Amino acid sequence: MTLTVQGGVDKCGHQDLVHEIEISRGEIIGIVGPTGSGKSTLISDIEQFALGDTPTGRSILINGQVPKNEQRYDPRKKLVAQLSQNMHFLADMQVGEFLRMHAKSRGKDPNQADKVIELANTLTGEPISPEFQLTILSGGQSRALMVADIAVISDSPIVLIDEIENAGIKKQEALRLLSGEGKIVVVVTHDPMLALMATRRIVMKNGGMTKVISTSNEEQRIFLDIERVDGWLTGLRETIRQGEVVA
Ligand SMILES: Nc1ncnc2c1ncn2[C@@H]1O[C@H](COP(=O)(O)OP(=O)(O)OP(=O)(O)O)[C@@H](O)[C@H]1O
Repeated sequence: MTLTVQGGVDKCGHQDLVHEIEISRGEIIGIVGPTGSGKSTLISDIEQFALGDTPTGRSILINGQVPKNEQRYDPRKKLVAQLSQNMHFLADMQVGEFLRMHAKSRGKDPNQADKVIELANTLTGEPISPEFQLTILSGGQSRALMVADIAVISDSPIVLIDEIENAGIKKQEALRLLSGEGKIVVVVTHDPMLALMATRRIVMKNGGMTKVISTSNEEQRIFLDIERVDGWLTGLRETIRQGEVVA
């Protein structure tokens, strides 16, 4: 499966310098650019399967074709899952019960719920148990659960992530998990680790897609360095959080 973004216009009505970009399964694509440059707008074009009918005039194709109406509107066939900074569950149910119900509604084995919780617990430092009420989960726990749910239960082949900088989860593990499941992951980010983890990044300016940068070998090497430093910082943070002394 491929996702194609066909260019439209920037805020001044000038053509996007990137005329077209095609993204394949398992690929992580970054969207970068200063505040107000149109990153969230591009995400929203993809989320709505724009057909020249949004202010940007962009069009989104799936497998080179305009998505069918049922793909655009039927929630059960939803091609796109979205994750953002402020997400909480509203349902007053236990985690395990909710996941079993979700698996059933998607025609999956309800026992997949255990796998979701297990995976979510690899992404968050604060373990989630199936008996927890959804409403008491922290932001990090909620996001970890959503990522794992998208990976295991939801069939959505495209995942859009808008700014998960302070997500309270192991962000790169989350991206790895989702792309490893063959999903197309589109991530808006200022975080060098996530931007360099992407195979390519779209650079936004004044509402337009100005260029696509492929992550170079040197950048991939730098990513590994950043990941090591990030792991070290995460460890220090945890030590301090546990009220211990940093040796
Ligand atoms: N191509 C475009 N044509 C017209 N308006 C646009 C276009 N792109 C973005 N805008 C408008 O510009 C404003 C800023 O865009 P957007 O919120 O997408 O930027 P952003 O890069 O996500 O900013 P931030 O980093 O602050 O979240 C919005 O009001 C949006 O509607």
